Amino acid sequence: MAPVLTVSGLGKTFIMHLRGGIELPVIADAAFVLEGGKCAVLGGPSGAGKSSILKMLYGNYAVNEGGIEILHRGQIVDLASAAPRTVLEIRRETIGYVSQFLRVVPRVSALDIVAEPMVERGTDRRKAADRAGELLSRLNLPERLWALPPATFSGGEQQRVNIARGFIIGHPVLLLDEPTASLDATNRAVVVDMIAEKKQAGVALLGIFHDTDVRNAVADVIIDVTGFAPDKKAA
Ligand SMILES: Nc1ncnc2c1ncn2[C@@H]1O[C@H](COP(=O)(O)OP(=O)(O)OP(=O)(O)O)[C@@H](O)[C@H]1O
Repeated sequence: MAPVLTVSGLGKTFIMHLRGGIELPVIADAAFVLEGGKCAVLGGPSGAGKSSILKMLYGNYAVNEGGIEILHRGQIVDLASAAPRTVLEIRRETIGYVSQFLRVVPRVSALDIVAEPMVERGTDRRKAADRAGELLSRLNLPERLWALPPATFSGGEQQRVNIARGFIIGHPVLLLDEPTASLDATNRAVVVDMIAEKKQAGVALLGIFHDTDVRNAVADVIIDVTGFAPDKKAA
């Protein structure tokens, strides 16, 4: 099967403008592919650059070198050089992202935060709210919390709202940054099942999972980020 996303020659160097422009090379010449129906997992020690790769794939971090080719609206688009408007369109339709922490918006209820991506894509508000409720029930978020803004929720409750929001749309590519880090065993198992269903539906997933049990349960491929270390490439 043709890959859904192809990373080639990807490089990232942070420039610390407030520290006299010190350069911090983090990733060099990274290359891998994502395929539909498979979950790839980024491996490697803390600080190796796993989150930085996810953030480049979602367009949060600028790419210094290389390309990120993605199948979007039936065409191959290079995310690394795409215009901001195209990146936003790709996020709406093609790439979903569950970040480590929920970005809470004041006064917006948990249910609306989860439903929002569906509403943005034109689904009727009530239908989107029903689907959001189904996901929140499945993730065991008590119904009494649904109408409240998540600012005061526990870490695990906020993480479950974030997961429901990331999973509500059928994006063909889904990026997961430690989605189970704050969850108990019951909810970790729910997320493992939800990932398996995404695979069944043909979604290409890329995630970071520090929990070994979760990683073993979901991973089809491990991408070892230490192979993309800049000093290794220079040696
Ligand atoms: N915005 C940034 N500005 C400067 N340096 C950064 C930035 N983001 C990440 N880094 C640096 O890049 C390196 C890789 O960080 P990253 O968060 O990608 O690693 P990681 O493999 O995901 O680590 P962990 O497993 O601890 O989450 C680290 O040395 C970090 O300090």
